[in-house]
Formats: sequence, structure tokens, C-alpha cells
Amino acid sequence: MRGDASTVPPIETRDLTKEYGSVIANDSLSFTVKRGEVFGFLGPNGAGKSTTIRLLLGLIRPTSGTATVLGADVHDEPALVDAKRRIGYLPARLGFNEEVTGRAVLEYHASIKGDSRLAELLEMFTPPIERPIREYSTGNKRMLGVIQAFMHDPDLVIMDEPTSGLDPLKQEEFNEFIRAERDQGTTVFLSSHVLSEVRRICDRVGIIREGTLVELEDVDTLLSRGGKRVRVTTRGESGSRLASLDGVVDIQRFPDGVQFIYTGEYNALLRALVKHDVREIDIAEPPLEDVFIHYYGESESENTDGIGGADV
Ligand SMILES: Nc1ncnc2c1ncn2[C@@H]1O[C@H](COP(=O)(O)OP(=O)(O)OP(=O)(O)O)[C@@H](O)[C@H]1O
Repeated sequence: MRGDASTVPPIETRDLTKEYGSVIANDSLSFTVKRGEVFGFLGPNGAGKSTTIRLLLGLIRPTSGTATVLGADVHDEPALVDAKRRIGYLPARLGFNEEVTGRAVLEYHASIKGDSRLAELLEMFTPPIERPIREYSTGNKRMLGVIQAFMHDPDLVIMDEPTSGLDPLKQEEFNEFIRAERDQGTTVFLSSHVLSEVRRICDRVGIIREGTLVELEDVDTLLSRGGKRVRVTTRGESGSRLASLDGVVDIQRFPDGVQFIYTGEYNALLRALVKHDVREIDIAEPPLEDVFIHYYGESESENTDGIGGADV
């Protein structure tokens, strides 16, 4: 049964659980994705993101709990098949037939779901569609997958690690495209372990760790809770008064100054600053990577290594 499209959330999970033997890949996940939002599903490798996506698409069955996509319960196969006509899907691993051309892939997809937006998408994403897939680069395959996910003008698009393999320019075009889709009312659910990507395109995020949802938040709130990154360059004494302020964490000292994450009162910071001979000050949003460390925790050092880069 499909509910009223205007009131039914595009995705809703209730205690969604999937066990593989002793591994609990999804542990009682409950969340709702709202209409017209870009929802990022974030977590390190093996956290359970692909499992959730596969459950939502009916590719695997829940051990317990349930989910609905566009109002169709994942246990109700006919309803799910019907709903999937209005869903686009970009899998993490693109299993195209290597021997056929990109055009053949798209024509096949068009015959099942439609192609009302194909021409427009081919102008934006430019895989060499007359060539066989075996000649495609990873990025070309990904672009073909993006076209396939959107060409039938779906209401909901589910993407598993969508930008892996895209060069920075194509990634930025992809981000812009997703924002424009969202502005036109399409709901997007994407998984990622690339935090900077989520920051750029998502309205809300769910953070999953070891199969459990640890946080559900809008990106702005996460950033505001994460405080500000303050970098002060001083003459002479290098900022020890600043380091002892309440709300200062993650201090790094330099020969001529100090950098830290500040979650305290601005007035207290200003009072401490006037006691220094400040040459330069920079107050900025912390990298989302730093914000997320609070959720992943210090013990996950293998997952938080390299936070200067984009990955968790
Ligand atoms: N078919 C399967 N059989 C057994 N265990 C599985 C199977 N699929 C996934 N798992 C396990 O379930 C857990 C979650 O895996 P999943 O692929 O959902 O994680 P992920 O967050 O998508 O990771 P990645 O970012 O690496 O793709 C992992 O421990 C994984 O080994």
C-alpha cells in the first residue's frame, strides 16, 4: 500500500536489524528521511551503511524490524517493486556488463523505468556512451551510474558512496547537481565516509558506528556544537593563557602561536586575547572531521587517522 505522497516520509526505518551470523551489521536502526532533504549516512568502513541501503531496496531481508521507502514496506514485495519505479539507485560497486556500450546500458534502463531526463544528464555528465564499458575509467563508470540513477526523474535517490572515483572537478559538478535536485524537491539519501563531502551537500546526517546509529543531526548544528577553530599568532609569549581557558580543547602550539578548538564564551576569549601581543587571529569553523571525532571516539584511532585529509 502506498500512502499519501505528500505526508509519507521517503524513508522510515523502525528497529531495522540485520545479522550475519554473529555480526550485527545493522542494530535496531530507527530514523526518518524527510521529503526534499539530502541525508548523509556516515560511518567508517564496515559500519553497516551498505547493509542499510541493501535492506531499503529489498536486496536483502531484515532479521527483524522494518523500513518503508516511498511508503512501501520492504517486506511487501509488490509494493516495493512499484515504489522502485520512482527510486534511483547508485550502488557502491557498479556491476555493469563490461561487454556492452554505455548507450546499451542506458537504453535497457530506459525500457524499464523511463528516460525523461537522459539528454540533460548526458550534457552534464559525459561518459563515452558509444564505447564498451570495459574501456571505461572508474570515473566514467560512476558518471554512467549517476545518469542511470536520475534519468527516470525519480522522487528518491539512494546512493552508496557516490563520488568515489570522481575527480575533484566532477565531484564539484556532482555536488552542485545534487543541491539543484534537492531544491527541486528530490529526496537524496547517500552514504559516505568522506566527511567534507557530507558537509558540502547534506542537510542532515545520521552517523552509524558498528551497526548502531550514534547521532542524527543537521549539519549546521553539528558544526555549531563543534565550536570554532581559533588560531592566534603572537609576539613573544605564545599563548599559554589562552590554553588554560575553559572550553579550549585540542591545543597545538607553534613557535609563534597556538591553535585550538574553542567551545567557550567569546567574551572570555577576548579578555584573554588582550593580554597577548596578537599579530594575527583566525577564527573559523573546525573541519567536520574534528567534530565527528567526538562521535567516533578516540579509541577508533584506526578510523580517525589522517583527519587532515577527507576520510574518517
Ligand atoms: N554478506 C555478508 N556476509 C557476512 N557479513 C557481512 C555481509 N555483508 C556485510 N557483512 C558485514 O556486516 C558489517 C557491515 O558491512 P557493510 O558493508 O554494511 O558496511 P559499510 O559501512 O557499507 O562499509 P564500507 O564503507 O566498507 O562499504 C561488516 O562487518 C561486514 O563485514
